[in-house]
Amino acid sequence: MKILVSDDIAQEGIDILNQEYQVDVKTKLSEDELVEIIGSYDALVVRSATKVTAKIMENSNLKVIGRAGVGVDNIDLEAATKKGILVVNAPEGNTTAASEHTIALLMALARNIPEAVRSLKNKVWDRKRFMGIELNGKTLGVVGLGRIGREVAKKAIGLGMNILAYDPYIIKQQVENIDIKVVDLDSVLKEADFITFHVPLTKSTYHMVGEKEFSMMKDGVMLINCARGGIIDEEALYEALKSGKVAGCALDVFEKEPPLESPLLDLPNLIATPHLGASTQEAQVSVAVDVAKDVIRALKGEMVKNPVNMVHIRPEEYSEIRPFVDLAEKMGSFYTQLRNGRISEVEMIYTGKIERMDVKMITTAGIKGILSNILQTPANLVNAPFLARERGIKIIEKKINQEQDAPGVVTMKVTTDKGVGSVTGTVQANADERIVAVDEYKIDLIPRGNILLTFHRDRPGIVGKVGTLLGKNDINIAYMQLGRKSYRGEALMALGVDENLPDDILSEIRKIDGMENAVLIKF
Ligand SMILES: NC(=O)C1=CN([C@@H]2O[C@H](COP(=O)(O)OP(=O)(O)OC[C@H]3O[C@@H](n4cnc5c(N)ncnc54)[C@H](O)[C@@H]3O)[C@@H](O)[C@H]2O)C=CC1
Ligand SMILES: O=C(O)C(=O)COP(=O)(O)O
Repeated sequence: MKILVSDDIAQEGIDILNQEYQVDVKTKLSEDELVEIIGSYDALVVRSATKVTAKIMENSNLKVIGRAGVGVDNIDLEAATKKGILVVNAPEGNTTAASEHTIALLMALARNIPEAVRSLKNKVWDRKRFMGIELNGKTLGVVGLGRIGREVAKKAIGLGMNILAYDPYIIKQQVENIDIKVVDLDSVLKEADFITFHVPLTKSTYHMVGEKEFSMMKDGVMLINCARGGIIDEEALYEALKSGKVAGCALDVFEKEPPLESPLLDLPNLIATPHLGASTQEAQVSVAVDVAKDVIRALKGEMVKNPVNMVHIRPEEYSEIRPFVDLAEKMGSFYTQLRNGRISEVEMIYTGKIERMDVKMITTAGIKGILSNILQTPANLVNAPFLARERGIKIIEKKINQEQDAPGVVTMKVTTDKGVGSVTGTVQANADERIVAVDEYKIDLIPRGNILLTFHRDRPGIVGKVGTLLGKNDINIAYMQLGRKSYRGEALMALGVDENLPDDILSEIRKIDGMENAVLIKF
C-alpha cells in the first residue's frame, strides 16, 4: 500500500505512516499533476491547501483521504462518498491553537496592535492614534458553538466578557452552565460588540454574513473570522469596513487563499494572518499523529476514530456491534443471492439487547451486503447508503423494545416488485453468527461456505433424491436443516456442502418432482 502526503504535515505523522506503508511527500502539486500520479496511491493525506476534487478521485484507487485538521471543505465529500472513499479528519488536535489565535486576534483588534507595531517600526511614536477599547464587560457574539467556539467563549469569559452565542444544532443546556447565553442569530448580530465565527463552511454558512447582516450590527462592531473564508461576504465586508460600520475586522481565512489580490488587505482597519489558526507546533504534531493513525486503521480495515462520511460508532460500543455488522452484511448478501426483483424498501428491525445500541452501522452493513450482489460498483460502508438512495431504495430502521437481556436479533425485511421477504439473524456467544429464519421458516444456519437452499413440498422422497444426486457427484454434505410451514405443505431445506455445486447439478435438483426452487448461496 502507498500513501501520498500532498501538504506539509508534521514529521511525527509521517513517521507513523512510514512504519506501516510506503509514504511519498509531494507538496504544491497542481490538480493535473495530482490526477496523473494519484492512481498508484491507496491513501492521500492533506491539510487545507490541496483541493481534492472529483477529477482527482475519479480514476484513483484511493481507499481513504486523511485531513490533518478539522475543515474538510477542500475535499469534494460527495464525490468521495459516491466512490466509496472514506474521509477522516483530526478534529481535536487544533482546538486550542485555533481558539488561542482567535483570542490573539480579538486583542490585537481591540488594541490596534498590528498598526501600532507598524507605525513604531516606521519610527513614529504615536500614542493617541492607537487608543484602544477594553474587552472586559463587552459582549462577544460567538457564531458556531462547537469545539473551537466553546473554547473561545470560555477564554473570553476569563477576560470578563459576556457571551451571546448562536448555534442551532447544540443543546442549550450543555453550555448554559458555563455562562454562555444561547440566542438566535439576529440577537447576536444586534447586541454584540465583537462577533467571532466558528462554523464550518457549508452551503448554509456560505455568505451567512452580508450586507443585510452588517446593517443589523452595532455601529463600530468588530469581527473575527478564524473559521473559513466564504462565511463573510468579502465584498460587503469591504464596504462595511470602509464606511466604518464595522470598526475593525481580523481575518485568518479568505475565500480565495492566498488572497494577495484582495482589496481588503489595503484597508487599515483590517488585520490579517495567513491561515495560522492551526499553526502551532503542538497542534500540528497532534493532528498529524491523529490522522496518520486513522489512515492506517482505514487501510487495515479497522474502525476509524474520526470518519467524516461514514457512520461513527464509539469504540466502547464497537466491540459489541461488530459481530452484528458482519452478520448484517452476510444477511444482505444471503438475501440477494436467494431472491431477485427490484428492491424498493429495506427495513431493518432490531430486538433484544442490540436494540439499545447505535445500530446505524449494522443497517449500513446490511445494505452493503444487499448491494454487493446487484451492483457493479463495489459497495462499502461509505457509499452503501448513497448507492441505495440512488437506486430509490428506502431504508427503514425499527427498534422493538424487549426484555433487557433478550439476545440481539436482526430481521431484514426486503420489499421488491415481486413481493416481501425476510431473513433473520442473531449472534450467539463467541460472536457466533446464525441465520435463524428465512421468511416464516425457522432454521439455524452458520453463514459460512456453500449452502444449498431448496424450497419444495414436504413429502417423502425429495430430501433423499437431493442427497443421492449430490452423492453421485461426489459432493459432501456437511450438515442439513429442514423447516416447513405445515405438514406436507411448503418446506425449506438447507444443506451445507463442502464442495462447489456446478450449475448443471443445480438444474437437475430443480427438476426433481415437488421441487419449487433451489439456490446455492456462497459466503
Ligand atoms: N483558521 C484555522 O486554521 C482553523 C479553522 N478551523 C475552522 O473552524 C471550524 C470549526 O471548527 P470546530 O469548532 O472544531 O468544529 P465543530 O464541528 O466542533 O463546530 C462547528 C459548530 O458549528 C455549528 N454550525 C454548523 N452550521 C451552523 C450554522 N449554519 N449556524 C450556526 N452554527 C452552525 C455546529 O453545530 C458546530 O457546533 C472548522 O470547520 C474549520 O473550518 C478549524 C481549525 C483551524
Ligand atoms: O483544521 C482546519 O480546519 C484548518 O483550517 C487548519 O488548516 P491548515 O491545516 O492549517 O491548512
